[in-house]
Amino acid sequence: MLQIKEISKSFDGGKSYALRDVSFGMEKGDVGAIVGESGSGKTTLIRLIAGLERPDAGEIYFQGSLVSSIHKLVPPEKRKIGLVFQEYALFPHLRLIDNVTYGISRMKNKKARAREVLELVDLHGVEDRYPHQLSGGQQQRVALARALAPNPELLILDEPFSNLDAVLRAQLRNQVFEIIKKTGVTAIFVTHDTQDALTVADEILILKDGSLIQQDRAFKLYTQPKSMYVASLFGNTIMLDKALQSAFECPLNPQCCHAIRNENLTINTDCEYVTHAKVLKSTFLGNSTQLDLQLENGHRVSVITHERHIEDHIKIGFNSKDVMEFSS
Ligand SMILES: Nc1ncnc2c1ncn2[C@@H]1O[C@H](COP(=O)(O)OP(=O)(O)OP(=O)(O)O)[C@@H](O)[C@H]1O
Repeated sequence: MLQIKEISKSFDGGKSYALRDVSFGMEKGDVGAIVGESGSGKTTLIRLIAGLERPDAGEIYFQGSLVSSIHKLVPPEKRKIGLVFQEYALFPHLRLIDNVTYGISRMKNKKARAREVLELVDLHGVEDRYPHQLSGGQQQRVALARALAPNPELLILDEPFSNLDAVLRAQLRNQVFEIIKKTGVTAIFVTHDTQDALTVADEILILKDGSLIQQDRAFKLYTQPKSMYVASLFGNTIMLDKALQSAFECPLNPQCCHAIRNENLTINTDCEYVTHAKVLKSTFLGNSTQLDLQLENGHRVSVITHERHIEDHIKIGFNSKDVMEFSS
């Protein structure tokens, strides 16, 4: 339903590019996450999709029709796109019901529709309140209701949870994506938080310096990242350099780089590759313990374990299926 073809955007006449040659597609009903560090081009990409910017090169197709190119720009209000931003953007002087009906003023039964979407986001019965009478999480749900009211084909959420504390954030994230799945609307959300992306997205896109460096389903991205950069973005990794390969007696392809995730380095197990280690430090983390270890060759690594009783000298190991291989 959404096709992005070799989109580029520069803000300085081509000296540098906020986005360069980005291509991807999304199917109807998919939830996609755009992940990347600050300045990687996330906002630029969604502004291009929403029609708030014109690309310097490339094309965007929405439901089969060309909506953006260097020569054509279908305006945002004609794209059937709903937007939800980090800062809620509710009108403070309007009641919730009026905040929601604002964007559907020409719709028949707009009050009924507003009540319906407020109920969908679990805010039934508070229609007459003003935004300041709600918590941050509730305000974000109103913003979601307002974006859903006109029945958009695509919903874009830009860092929708970053104003909230960790517990509320996880709660609201799950709630919001349950609602999105229930409505079946295609959604793209921008996040710095890779956990958010892994938890709710069908498809994850990784931007780095304006380029799309990987697009995959969450599980594949986590287990088969294409680069060390992507691997470490999604969790702690241990680089299997030559010294570690020799400690574990596991020679790997010298043309490639290799790594394993911390959680796949386990203690006291019957793994394929094993070595001995001395425990230098043990840090209790609540549901687990972090062990800082020194291997026989002097190399240091950390392991997270759920074991409670740990000797001073232990065996650690991993299996070949957990080795991630990258060309660079
Ligand atoms: N209107 C603009 N004028 C000039 N440069 C811009 C403009 N918008 C974005 N840029 C530049 O384009 C690059 C990508 O910015 P963008 O805001 O898309 O990144 P981002 O990944 O969304 O970052 P953040 O997570 O910090 O919001 C940056 O170098 C930024 O400075």
